[in-house]
Amino acid sequence: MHARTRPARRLLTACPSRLRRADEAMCCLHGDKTPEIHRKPARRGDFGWLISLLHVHLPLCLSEREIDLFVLVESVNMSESEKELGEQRDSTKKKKKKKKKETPSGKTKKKQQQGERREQEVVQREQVEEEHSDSVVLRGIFKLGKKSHDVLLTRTRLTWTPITPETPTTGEACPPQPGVLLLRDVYAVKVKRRRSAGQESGGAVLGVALFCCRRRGRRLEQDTLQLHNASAEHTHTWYNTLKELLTAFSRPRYLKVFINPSSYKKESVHIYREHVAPLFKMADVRTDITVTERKGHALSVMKECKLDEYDGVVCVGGDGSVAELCHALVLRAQLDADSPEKPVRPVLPLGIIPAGSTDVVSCSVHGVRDPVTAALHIVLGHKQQVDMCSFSSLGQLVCFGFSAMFGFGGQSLARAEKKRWMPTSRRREYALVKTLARLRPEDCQLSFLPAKTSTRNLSEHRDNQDLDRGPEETWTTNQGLYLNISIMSIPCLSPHAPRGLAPNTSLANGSAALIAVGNTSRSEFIKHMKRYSSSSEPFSFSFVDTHAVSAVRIRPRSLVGWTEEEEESEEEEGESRPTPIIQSEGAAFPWNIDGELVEIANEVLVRYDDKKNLRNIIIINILIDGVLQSETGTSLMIHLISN
Ligand SMILES: Nc1ncnc2c1ncn2[C@@H]1O[C@H](COP(=O)(O)OP(=O)(O)OP(=O)(O)O)[C@@H](O)[C@H]1O
Repeated sequence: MHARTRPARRLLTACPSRLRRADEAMCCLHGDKTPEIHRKPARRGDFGWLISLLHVHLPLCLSEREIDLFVLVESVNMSESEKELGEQRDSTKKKKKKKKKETPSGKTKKKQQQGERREQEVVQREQVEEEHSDSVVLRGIFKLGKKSHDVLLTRTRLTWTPITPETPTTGEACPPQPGVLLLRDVYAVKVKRRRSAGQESGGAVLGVALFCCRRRGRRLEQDTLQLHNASAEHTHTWYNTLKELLTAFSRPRYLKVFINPSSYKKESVHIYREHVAPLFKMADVRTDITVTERKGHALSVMKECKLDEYDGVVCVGGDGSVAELCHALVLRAQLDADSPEKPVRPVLPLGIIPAGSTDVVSCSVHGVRDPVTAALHIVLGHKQQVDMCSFSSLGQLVCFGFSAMFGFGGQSLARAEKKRWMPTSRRREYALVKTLARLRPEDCQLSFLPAKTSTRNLSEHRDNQDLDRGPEETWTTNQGLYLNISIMSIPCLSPHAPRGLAPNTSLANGSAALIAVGNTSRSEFIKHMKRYSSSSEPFSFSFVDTHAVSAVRIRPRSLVGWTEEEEESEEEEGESRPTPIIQSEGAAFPWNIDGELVEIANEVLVRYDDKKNLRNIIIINILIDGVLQSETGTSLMIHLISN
């Protein structure tokens, strides 16, 4: 294979029919009049079709924009907020009971309302007292802003109420609402001192500062609560107690950090220095930093380093770097456990600081693409289980990852990778348009094991369908033409696909989403893809099947893999070229695995009339055993096999 150097436009103009198709694809993308072009059905022996089929590709913009880790966020927060909700519900029930008992009957409505309000206030105060009286660790007076407050500290929260002088009217007025800060949101506590410019130590004590996170939707922001009290003794008592209480939370103290300086706009180092390092310093988290020098550097460091020294690993980069580190963590766990085949749960969690172009994993896990949110999740010790896949070929492990695309997804990425010299956005647009212009379905056998849990839209696929009933597992097999096949163990959210590329799967549900896009017209395919970025349902097309799966096997029926030489010869000779018999030694099918191009080589000498000798198979297995930081988590394996 070799990269062509001709400019994209020249390539497209090389053949008028190709230019027409590119323009049609562009029209569809930009919402202009959509030309209807239907593909001819696959014919055996039509090698020209086969060649162009291999040039089909997937929306790079989608595949690349798609996305544990020290993460999550969602389940941690959800379970906690559910608890809080439960508590609120209980207290509301209590309130209602008390109200029923205490409200006197036969009074006027106004008096009743006043009485009820007072009772509510009493209940609220009692509730706050109740919640904290048992476990009050400290109580004191601090100034918050300019007002003095009565501050209560329990093992889980800090509560402050303004101290207001009693007046005859205060009974009628609404009492001040207490402020609350949960200690689980506090990542650092410091003594505040008055220092003159240039003074580095000492200084008069002013009080205690608590550094915490504030939630704004899915985003976490830094916040500070200042408790002012000039008494050094009082302040130190509070400081020491707060420090001790914070040690009860399981948080990292020493992290191995990998920074990929070449990610996207080469801003990773800057992002780390500006947004992450200060937070780590504030939270007293020590770091051991490696700035990667090449692809595979992080993996080789991870294979050698002493993991028991660290509390976690942090990746500053894009999806490719995340995938490399996830792969390294799972591989290392397997090596350490001397378990070459069965995935073993890694000892360390992985923190992801997004610095790539799409950051699908970070978006899926954090809900937003924000380095500060990610860093706060790390220092606060939030953890999330995430399903992972293993991809293997010929029974050999290729890599571990979160998502894989075959067909349009793999081909578009392969096409874009060959134009690395182009700026990122131009390269993507070029690959997308060119692949759409050559949209061809892949003829393959798709087998999958439905997940034991719920499946969605298990519509019958056209063509042949048969069931291989093994002793324990029931494989569903479809033979047909597919424009794209995606397998995703996470929802793959990104700014370009806000609901995700696989909205029906979650981070750790023990299954993967299989999205099989059958053969259709270009305009329908583009319509389907465009729905990922809108609020419309992208799967409500007859040619799209979605399944919750635990294993997938894909066998392309093509004789040859996708090679640059073949593409070039297609360009030169046009599509009407007669089908040659090709020996495809070294040819490979491009797969898009977590935004990285993985080409699976065919090791068999192939002849056109000996189709059965060449097969590529992908199997995804889900092991209900947990891969990342979880007692009950799940892991997902994909084996990519060719024979
Ligand atoms: N110093 C380096 N030079 C070149 N490549 C590197 C270097 N360090 C790491 N890599 C590799 O670069 C690949 C891409 O990195 P990454 O995904 O972080 O960036 P990106 O492709 O710009 O981001 P995204 O995947 O979000 O588009 C990874 O496979 C990683 O192993």
